[in-house]
Amino acid sequence: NACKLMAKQKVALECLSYHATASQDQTEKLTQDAIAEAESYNLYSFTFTDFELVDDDTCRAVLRMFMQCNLVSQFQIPYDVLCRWVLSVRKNYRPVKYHNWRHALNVAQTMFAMLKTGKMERFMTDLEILGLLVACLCHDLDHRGTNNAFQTKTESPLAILYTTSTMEHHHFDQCVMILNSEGNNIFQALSPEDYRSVMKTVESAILSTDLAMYFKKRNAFLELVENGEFDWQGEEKKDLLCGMMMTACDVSAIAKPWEVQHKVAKLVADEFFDQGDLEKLQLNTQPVAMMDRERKDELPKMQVGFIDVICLPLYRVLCDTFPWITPLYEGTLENRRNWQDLAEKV
Ligand SMILES: CCCOc1ccc(S(=O)(=O)N2CCN(C)CC2)cc1-c1nc(CC)cc(=O)[nH]1
Ligand SMILES: [Zn+2]
Repeated sequence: NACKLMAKQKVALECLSYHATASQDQTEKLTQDAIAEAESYNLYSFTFTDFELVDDDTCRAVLRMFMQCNLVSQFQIPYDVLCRWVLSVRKNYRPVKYHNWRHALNVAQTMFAMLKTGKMERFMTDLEILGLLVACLCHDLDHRGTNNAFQTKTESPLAILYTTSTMEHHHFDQCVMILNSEGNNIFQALSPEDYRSVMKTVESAILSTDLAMYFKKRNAFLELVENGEFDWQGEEKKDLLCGMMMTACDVSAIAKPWEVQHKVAKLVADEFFDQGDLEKLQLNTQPVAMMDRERKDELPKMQVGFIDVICLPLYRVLCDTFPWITPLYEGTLENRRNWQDLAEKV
């Protein structure tokens, strides 16, 4: 309707107001760069952290992951197009405290480690691997540091455009916008059939990062595992598995060594508290506990809840079928002990 059209134009105008894709000289520089081997970035490890990487390293690490998965040659991605695309994706993340480019990189690296070290690549076609890595890197594009509920409460243009999974639809939109920008289409050499297929994988994977979708689909996935599902072929089963893998990657900071988890949790909390401040000021409403900085002493208890309700059940069921990703389960269990100790101290 007219209202949606106006909202779409408003969002599109915002995006046109600045140049959405990478500059030519940045692209040329990255195209010339030597790319260190995967081990030097610790890419195969579930304890990877981006803290010591400078910004240009993060782009080189992404190029290394694509090359290790043989995607550049397999799908004839022109190298300069891949470089421009990575830089454009990075440019379309905002400098918010948590849902920024570094989060996207960490999610993509966990996916890379699950596929390689976790041996899950054997259940995926090369096209699905391409789609999953692209989805991880794009899954929070243009995040404003506020959640779906906030879009709805403030009647933001995005909430008018998408009433469910508001931010996740916008993230996918941004992903498509970048692919459709001059010199950024890493899928340009794909057949029409492969293009349609990989875009479906990307869309489904990005939409599955809405935790509301995870709760909706987790039982169906559990049933498949309990019935001893083993080949995961077929669109519906594959969709379910990819969706669970996306959530597993999205929350994987919870499984990192304690000094990493502790620092990341502070970034998450700071972003949540900023939204809480906005709600108090802009909406004159009381934010939920996790967004209320007056209740920050409840944070350890909330992290234990997050681990028990969302993270452990997911990693447990994934490890049942894919035992090589057990480090994610064990890392989360260790952090539960650490958060529980802090919760008892207060
Ligand atoms: C660290 C600051 C507090 O962080 C949290 C507090 C509560 C819960 S919750 O599981 O109870 N739950 C989630 C679903 N909401 C709808 C209701 C509240 C989760 C987090 C949390 N989320 C993420 C993902 C962004 C990462 C992270 O480390 N912690
Ligand atoms: Zn995310």
